Amino acid sequence: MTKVVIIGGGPGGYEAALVGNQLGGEVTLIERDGLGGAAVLTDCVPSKTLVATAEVMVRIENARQLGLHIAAADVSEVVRVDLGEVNQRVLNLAGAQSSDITNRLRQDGVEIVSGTARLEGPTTVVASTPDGERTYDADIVLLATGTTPRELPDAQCDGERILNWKQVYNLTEVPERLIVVGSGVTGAEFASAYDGLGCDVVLVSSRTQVLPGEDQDAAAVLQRAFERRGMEIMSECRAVAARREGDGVVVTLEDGREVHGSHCLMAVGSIPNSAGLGLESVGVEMTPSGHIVVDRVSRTSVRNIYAAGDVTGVFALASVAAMQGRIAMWHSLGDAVAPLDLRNVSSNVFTTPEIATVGVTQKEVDAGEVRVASVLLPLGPNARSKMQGFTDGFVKLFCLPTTGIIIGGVVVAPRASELIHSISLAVSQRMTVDDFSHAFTVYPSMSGSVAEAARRLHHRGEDLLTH
Ligand SMILES: Cc1cc2nc3c(=O)[nH]c(=O)nc-3n(C[C@H](O)[C@H](O)[C@H](O)COP(=O)(O)OP(=O)(O)OC[C@H]3O[C@@H](n4cnc5c(N)ncnc54)[C@H](O)[C@@H]3O)c2cc1C
Ligand SMILES: NC(=O)c1ccc[n+]([C@@H]2O[C@H](COP(=O)([O-])OP(=O)(O)OC[C@H]3O[C@@H](n4cnc5c(N)ncnc54)[C@H](O)[C@@H]3O)[C@@H](O)[C@H]2O)c1
Repeated sequence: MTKVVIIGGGPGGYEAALVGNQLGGEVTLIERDGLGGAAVLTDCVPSKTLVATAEVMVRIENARQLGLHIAAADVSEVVRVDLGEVNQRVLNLAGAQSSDITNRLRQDGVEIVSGTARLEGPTTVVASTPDGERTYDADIVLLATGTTPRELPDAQCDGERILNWKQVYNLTEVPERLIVVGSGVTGAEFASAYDGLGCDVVLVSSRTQVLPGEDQDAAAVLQRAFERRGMEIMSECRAVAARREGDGVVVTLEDGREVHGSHCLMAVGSIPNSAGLGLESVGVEMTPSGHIVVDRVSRTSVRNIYAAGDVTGVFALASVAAMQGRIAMWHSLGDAVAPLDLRNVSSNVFTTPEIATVGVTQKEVDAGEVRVASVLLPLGPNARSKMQGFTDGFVKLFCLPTTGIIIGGVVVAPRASELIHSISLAVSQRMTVDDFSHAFTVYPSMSGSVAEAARRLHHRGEDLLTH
């Protein structure tokens, strides 16, 4: 039997364990914190559970436009957010999800080891466990150790008022004034969620616009929505320090200004968990940032060692981590395998409104990397949008100018995460705009606008962008 040792039990590790076991490998998974990894215990699952509560608050607030009267000037006077209870629910849900994954792996016969692992050679893994050190021989090793929040040297998180995104679930009361440092996906999602929960939010953004890595038309819509809701966005500002002062925090900006708040959330990116794994000693190549270099079938520079997930720096998404992990097993255990194809990846920013994307990006188009015809269709005129009192948002589609094959799209809308699926399917199946727009959509529905966007590309001209 092929012995497979997996280090890290997040989506990269546990999905690989399932496939490794299915293909007849003898799989051992070593995890230090809990199955599901950071994705389930501290990052993806908890943040989306918090967002679910915040969304309800925003809907209640917006109910006035629909003719529902709330007998108070401010929603917080009639709906009290018990953040302690909200966070307990978040943690319970994460814990339950982790248990489900643990049970599933155990049922499948995967050996689960609680401990911190390192390589002592290309085929030797040592785990420090509560019962001492244990050594495992491995024919195949998969490294799926994820990342850790980056900290600024002068803004050390204390878990009480200066927090990283893993520590916010200790809060029992909604912060009075939360300073969110960093307007990437993590910063934007938490800023949106806490704003929804009735917190006064200041967003310190190092760029001119929030979400610098996302579609800029979408980011502009979100920035306007944030500002309309009263969020203070400090653009082109970098934080250099954060300190406790009395019952609050003070964040110092690069230009010397100080921002005062009750709490501060640092969302300034992550660093890979590659130190202390013994990678240098076995010759696993890393980038200067410490990410493990892999090819499209998850191979590292050492023949029997594979890597998956955020530690590779390929695309920090749970879905990509899981796919890289599965690919590693398919490849190493001799099953049919297609290399990782990032063109088909769909992702979503869970803000209000949501921003979902798939395939080719506006950045690639603007850089001249791909020639497209495209359309941007605002959702304001959509009948369902009007009924729901939703005014922001759009559907953007990219297709090849000659064939009309759909190669990407962006949706900014409530539940964009669900609406993007039809575009995702079109991209993966290389569907044309005509094929796509000939399918029925429900009336009235937001998906009607997705089909309409495709219809508008029937007479496409290259680089046509209709606003
Ligand atoms: C706030 C936030 C929200 C996110 N939301 C989403 C989302 O909505 N959708 C989405 O697709 N992605 C989301 N992501 C990204 C997603 O969480 C990551 O892409 C995903 O966690 C990567 O999985 P992984 O398996 O690489 O690593 P992880 O989930 O980080 O798991 C790695 C595990 O390895 C363990 N480990 C590390 N070193 C060792 C060692 N030496 N020995 C034993 N164990 C070790 C760690 O303890 C950890 O449990 C979010 C990220 C953040 C920060
Ligand atoms: N919904 C999701 O799928 C989801 C949610 C969260 C994160 N993620 C994944 O995690 C990845 C990382 O996202 P992230 O937002 O954690 O990190 P990031 O590195 O993308 O963003 C961090 C931001 O902080 C800014 N920054 C850094 N130092 C700063 C300073 N001193 N002052 C002010 N701003 C500063 C950076 O310019 C950057 O815009 C994303 O690319 C995404 O793939 C996904």
